[in-house]
Amino acid sequence: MILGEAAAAMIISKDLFLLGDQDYLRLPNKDEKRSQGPNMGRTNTAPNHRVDSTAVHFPCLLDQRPLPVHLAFRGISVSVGGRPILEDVDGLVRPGQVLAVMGPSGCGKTTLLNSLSGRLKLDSGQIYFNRDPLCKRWKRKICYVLQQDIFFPDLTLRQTLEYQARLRLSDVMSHAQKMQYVDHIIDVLELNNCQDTIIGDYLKRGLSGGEKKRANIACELLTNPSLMLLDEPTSGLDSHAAHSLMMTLKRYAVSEGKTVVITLHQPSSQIFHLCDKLLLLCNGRTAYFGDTCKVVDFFSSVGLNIMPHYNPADFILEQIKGPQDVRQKIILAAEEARKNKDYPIELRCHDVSFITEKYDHKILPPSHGPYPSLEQDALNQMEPDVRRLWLDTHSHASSSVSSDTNDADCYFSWPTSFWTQFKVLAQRNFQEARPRMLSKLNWVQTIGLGILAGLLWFQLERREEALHDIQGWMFFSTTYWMLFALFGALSSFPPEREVINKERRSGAYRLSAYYLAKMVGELPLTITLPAIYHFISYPMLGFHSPLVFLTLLGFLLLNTVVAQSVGFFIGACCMDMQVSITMSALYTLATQLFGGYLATNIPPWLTWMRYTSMVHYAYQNMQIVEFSDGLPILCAKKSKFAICQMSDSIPVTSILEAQGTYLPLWANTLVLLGFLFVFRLLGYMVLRYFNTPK
Ligand SMILES: Nc1ncnc2c1ncn2[C@@H]1O[C@H](COP(=O)(O)OP(=O)(O)OP(=O)(O)O)[C@@H](O)[C@H]1O
Repeated sequence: MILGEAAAAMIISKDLFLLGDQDYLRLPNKDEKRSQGPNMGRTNTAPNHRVDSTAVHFPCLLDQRPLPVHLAFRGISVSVGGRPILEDVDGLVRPGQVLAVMGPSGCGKTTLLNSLSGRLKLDSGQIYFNRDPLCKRWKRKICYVLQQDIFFPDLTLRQTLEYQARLRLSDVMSHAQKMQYVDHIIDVLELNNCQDTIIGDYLKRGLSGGEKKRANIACELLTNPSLMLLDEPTSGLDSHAAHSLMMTLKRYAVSEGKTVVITLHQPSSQIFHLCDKLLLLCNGRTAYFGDTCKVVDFFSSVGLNIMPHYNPADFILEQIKGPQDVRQKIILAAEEARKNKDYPIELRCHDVSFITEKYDHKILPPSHGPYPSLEQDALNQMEPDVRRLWLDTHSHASSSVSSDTNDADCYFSWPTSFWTQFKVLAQRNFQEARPRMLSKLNWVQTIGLGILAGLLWFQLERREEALHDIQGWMFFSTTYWMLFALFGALSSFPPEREVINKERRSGAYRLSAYYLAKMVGELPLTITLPAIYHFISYPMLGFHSPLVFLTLLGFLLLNTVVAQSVGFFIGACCMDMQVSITMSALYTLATQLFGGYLATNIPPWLTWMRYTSMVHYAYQNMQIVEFSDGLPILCAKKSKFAICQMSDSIPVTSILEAQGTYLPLWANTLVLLGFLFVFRLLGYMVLRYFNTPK
């Protein structure tokens, strides 16, 4: 069998796999691992179970066998905003094969991958996975490697892969098995040397461009997909790196029976010949579909001859970028070729799933169908291994699938439980956010500001003359940490959203698990710096009641967490950073103005505004605690408080009434908790229902 021979010929490096038609995945046993050097075998290895020839050699993956996929798509037409992007595009690729989608920039390559992955709605056409239409069950078996490499820059490659494995591999597998699988993927993609390097970004040096591309592919391979869609994985790589990456992909496809669809821009002739099938697009229409090795003959048949020693990829791209009449000639020839008897039978039948369904279940004798002779012919003309895939009832969970099957008919479940997702995401969030939130700069800023505030308001006396200064420290502390938390949440959200959207699109976890994990994972980081500030500055003020100290700290932290919720909400709402900064600046400035310190004589028609100010509630609570539980504030000789005519000290009620409002401690706290709950809930709703990943 061709596939078997090719597989045997291309034994993957390090002899990790037993090759054969369906001998897809086998982990190295203990001895093999040990002999493979220091980077290997970080985790306990599972015994090497050999099961029957059709089973996966990875016991924990038995429930999600990587079914080989025979992908056929026919008559695909897609338009975006009323503009046709793809028109009547066909293609077909078998397990172990690589289908290259080529064409000039803007011809619709990415659009085709988006359609095949189910992210874009088709105007017309069908996509068959073996004989099933594309549905959620199959979507889980697709990996889509995007053109952009989207990662958390501060995590190392290994950490990134480990988190992905823990999130996306089934709970049936133990932690050790998941880690073992990470080792396996690192080996396959030859990433051993850089596994402990951070991913990096334009500010921090990390993985090289080629390593990042491999890392991107590795993340997707972790799900053990049947079909791999890769959007220009070689772009930005030098010719050696591009060739090496393509070789790795090709070997992997062959050895593990993966079906690969890849878009390429300007491949070298070596890369070009690694692809088994070629789909050439010209302005969204098929300019050629067939074996890669036959494309030059096809062009010769329309009078376009390649010069000797010329890269065929360059040649065909030049032709379809040529004059209008040449392009038209090529497209017409491609249309003619579809009627040819060499054209794959699966792409010629009207409804192949219907035909095979009847054939398989013998509902009707083939002669009673609408295309009786074609039904028999179709199956007879298929190559034996393709026919087996189409008729293999095991690969069709919903056995009565017809072309109008909708997603609800297909089985869908998350790879891991809510608890696993929450645990892993909280841990990842903590690890990813720590360098950002507790950066050296933030430590210096916090300690510096704590000392400065302490020195500025050093050892304040408990007298009416110092009252404004005591309130100044409280107001400054609440507003500073409000701004810090709100803008911190705001600035971190857009880059994080990219990663989350990518992972949500691939169905890695529930949004609710992510959202809750983010709240919990970042909580210790959010409260660390305000607590340090408080520990430094408050004792310097000269107040020594431990109870007051701790209660004030509690309200400062509550205020910080509330502000962070507002930041999450605005970040979730606004895709445009400029808009979100403007909105946040407006809100924070308004909340300061109506906080009760800067302006006490607010016009009556504007007083309602102070109830929208979170600083107002936090500031009030801090005053209530400080002035009722701390040492009394002694009246000045010429006091502005009427109560001083009867008393030596000023009670808290008088201080607050002078500001125009007075709510009890519990009411302020309740409102702050309300802010916290409502903004977090609104942030979730926006992500869940409005800004969903496209
Ligand atoms: N959301 C969209 N709205 C409007 N036009 C779009 C949208 N998405 C894609 N297009 C248009 O569809 C055409 C095909 O885009 P696509 O990204 O599929 O091309 P491509 O072949 O992958 O290009 P490249 O090789 O440059 O990545 C382009 O002209 C593009 O402008």
